[in-house]
Amino acid sequence: MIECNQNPPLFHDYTKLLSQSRDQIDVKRLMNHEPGLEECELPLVDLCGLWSENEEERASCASEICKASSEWGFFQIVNHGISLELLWKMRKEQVKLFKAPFERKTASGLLDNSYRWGNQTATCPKQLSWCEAFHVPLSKISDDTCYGEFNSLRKVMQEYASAMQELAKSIARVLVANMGAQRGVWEDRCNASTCFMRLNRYPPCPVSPELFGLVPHTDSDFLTILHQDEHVGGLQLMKDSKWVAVKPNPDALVVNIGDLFQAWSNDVYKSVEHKVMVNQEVERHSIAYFLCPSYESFIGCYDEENSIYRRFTFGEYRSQIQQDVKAFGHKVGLPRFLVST
Ligand SMILES: C=C1C[C@]23C[C@@]1(O)CC[C@H]2[C@@]12CC[C@H](O)[C@@](C)(C(=O)O1)[C@H]2[C@@H]3C(=O)O
Ligand SMILES: O=C(O)CCC(=O)C(=O)O
Ligand SMILES: [Fe+2]
Repeated sequence: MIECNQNPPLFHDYTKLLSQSRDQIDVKRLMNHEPGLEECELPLVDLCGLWSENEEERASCASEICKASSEWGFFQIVNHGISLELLWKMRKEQVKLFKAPFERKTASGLLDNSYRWGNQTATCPKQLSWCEAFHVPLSKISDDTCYGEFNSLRKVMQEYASAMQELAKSIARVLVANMGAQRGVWEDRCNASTCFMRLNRYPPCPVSPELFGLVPHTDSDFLTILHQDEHVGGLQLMKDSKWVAVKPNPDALVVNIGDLFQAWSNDVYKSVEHKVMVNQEVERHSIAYFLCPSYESFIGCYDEENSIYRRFTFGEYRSQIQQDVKAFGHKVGLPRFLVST
């Protein structure tokens, strides 16, 4: 059983919420819990092709990226250029950070006060996330005051963010070029200070195996690069209207398309719903790098005249999400911005 002083708000609040609602609802149905859940291997893209001198190899790799982005919204990449040493160093720092006492994580400005425990706005089990996270704006990571006693985190965090920035932009360039759009105009919108990094920890969950580690959602960015736990699975995504479990691949990073690329590409690339299920015995860690533009950036569409979404800024999009989460307990996302509504 989880110690209350180890995970204070969740254990108490979630157990209460769950016991109150068990009598009234069918929890299994709410959680989309499927006993015969399929495990899938995501399309695997070897990025060697992207860095190749050979034009045909580059074109073939680009085509795999674009195909996966429109058919799955998800793919995994190997030979991505991020050293195993950097991935390992970052994971080590992440584990150390989460081991800090709860009070230390919530207070005193650690990583720009970006610590979150689950979701406080949850009013029913399907809104619960059994997860703690630092959702860090990268504009703050060179700030000394962010780190306190976690001195060694600063250097690794900066190295990791800048490596991910380069990788994310290389993939974004492929997706942009494939739509016949100009690279320069778009590139200026995302830079080292407009993106976010989310350090996730999913503690073992003794309450129920049917709870979410992270509730079903789409990401609100252009694209995400995820370093998921090498061995502990839990990530699931929607494929052909069914939840499928993603098999962890220790050699690969996972890439997924976010809402902004879906809007920009007029639904050619898919921002696919995904979620994380809890594990009753073991903890799980992951790190997500979100490629985001500045809040003033208009997202628009590569084909302005035929856009199915109205023009909106990233700031507008984020604040609509926050309003919806407050009002309904969940994000509505792109449907809010359809021209026809
Ligand atoms: C309760 C919520 C917070 C969240 C939007 C949501 O409705 C569901 C998932 C959350 C998430 C997870 C991924 C990203 O970190 C995030 C920014 C997003 O787009 O969806 C967060 C949202 C948030 O923290 O505001
Ligand atoms: O932990 C994972 O595997 C997924 C995390 C995620 O979806 C997110 O942080 O947006
Ligand atoms: Fe996500």
